[in-house]
Amino acid sequence: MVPGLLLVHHWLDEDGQRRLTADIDTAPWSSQLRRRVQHYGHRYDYGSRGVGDAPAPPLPGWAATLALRLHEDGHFDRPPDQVIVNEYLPGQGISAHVDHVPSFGPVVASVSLLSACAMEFTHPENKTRVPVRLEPGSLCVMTGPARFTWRHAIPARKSDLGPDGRVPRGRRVSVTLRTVVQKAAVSRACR
Ligand SMILES: O=C(O)CCC(=O)C(=O)O
Ligand SMILES: [Fe+2]
Repeated sequence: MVPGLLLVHHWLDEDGQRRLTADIDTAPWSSQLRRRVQHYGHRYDYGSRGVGDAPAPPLPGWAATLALRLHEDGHFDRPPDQVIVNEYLPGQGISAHVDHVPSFGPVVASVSLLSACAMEFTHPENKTRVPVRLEPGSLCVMTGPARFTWRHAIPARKSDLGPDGRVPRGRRVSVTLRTVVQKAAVSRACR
């Protein structure tokens, strides 16, 4: 068990998954990173590791709808205002990390689409490793230790261990919603 990790199966039904995937696939993708990525709201800059000062453009309708539902469901105390979409082809993953603490708030929520994968949580000190299977339509919410202490990763491989043996991965798309920590709040907290 990873404290602060909540997994909600079937958070989006099949029709909701289909519509969300279509909205995402009709938007232009950035190809500057190894995986294809889309950013909405504040753009996270991987070079300076921050979100910059420019005002954020509003979220597109589909992302605002997800953000509102997450707020109304009680996962966020205000609707999240930053969204990152990641695409993983079979064999691709994301290395172990904690989402940038100075930039993003205490809740990170991801919706999985199209294909399941195993996300791996690792405790940085005792190295406990917890694999968590993310099915299409599921919602993964990280708060507390799951958000701030444990690392999460998706191992770069072409199949995962499922309930009945190894399951080949297909194309997976995830939508991650976060709140941006306002600069003024960061500098007050650091004083
Ligand atoms: O693809 C996912 O489910 C997780 C993505 C992630 O960890 C991130 O963008 O920080
Ligand atoms: Fe992350």
